[in-house]
Amino acid sequence: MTEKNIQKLSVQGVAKYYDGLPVLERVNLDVEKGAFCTIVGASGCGKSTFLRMLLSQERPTRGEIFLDGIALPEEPTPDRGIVFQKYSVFPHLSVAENLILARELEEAPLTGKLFGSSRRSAFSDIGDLLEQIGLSGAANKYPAQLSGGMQQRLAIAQSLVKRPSILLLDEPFGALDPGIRLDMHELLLGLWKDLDMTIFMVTHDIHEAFKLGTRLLVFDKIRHDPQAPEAFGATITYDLPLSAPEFGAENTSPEVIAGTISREKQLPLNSSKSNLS
Ligand SMILES: Nc1ncnc2c1ncn2[C@@H]1O[C@H](COP(=O)(O)OP(=O)(O)OP(=O)(O)O)[C@@H](O)[C@H]1O
Repeated sequence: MTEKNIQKLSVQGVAKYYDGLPVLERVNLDVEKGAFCTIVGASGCGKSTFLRMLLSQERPTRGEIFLDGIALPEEPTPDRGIVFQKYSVFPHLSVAENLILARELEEAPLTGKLFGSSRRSAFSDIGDLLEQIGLSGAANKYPAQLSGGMQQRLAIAQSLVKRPSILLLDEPFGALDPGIRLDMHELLLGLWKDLDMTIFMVTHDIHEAFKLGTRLLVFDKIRHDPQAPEAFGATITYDLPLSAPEFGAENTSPEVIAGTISREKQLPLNSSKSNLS
């Protein structure tokens, strides 16, 4: 086994407070390279905050997160990509231009633009990615000319330009129609296998979580004070290996898990985020 294969993400005793109030507390987790962790939990319980800490966009208030035994850097680095629910692409740039932008900013920090052979080389280098993501026929189109699904494909492609080993997805398909979602599931599973990534994906759709994940993480509060609902943070209350069929399947169906989450705001089985709020 090579060193790359044993890459592990370790979350140790992490808590996150905002304005003195806990959002997350006592979060402990070890994830092997190549896992596909789906994350569910009631609205506002800290799932996005958890992803932002994995990205180093936020620092834990307490505890530490390690990758291969080394504390995560204080800033986001190219080995971790992220995709949000809302398309994060630049509307004034074509698909191909969106995808070479990071390289342009890196190689030409003053102008933010490559010219001549450097530009041609940058376009040529994203050819495979465009193919993989199913956008090679749309390289010269602008985001406004793309469907929602294609815009989200572009957002995913953007997150993959730097070939991250960890991909963070925050409700990436929440705004898409059910049929398009199914296409995106196929796309994502293919990319996960081909690119050998570890994935953390927040979803409000419990069936999506069960379908895609090799491991399901449920965030919820274990301590409640009815007089002070904000007194305690959420933690990981269930950590289920989904790819191990012998693991008490009758106790771990989507219905059972949805029923366990948050007494105030149950996770709907056929969900979209708007159902939760
Ligand atoms: N930068 C911030 N400053 C202050 N409070 C914040 C900040 N970011 C998040 N919060 C608060 O932390 C809590 C958790 O937010 P977060 O977005 O992580 O929850 P979530 O589980 O992802 O919610 P949702 O499912 O609705 O997207 C919320 O109460 C939110 O208002």
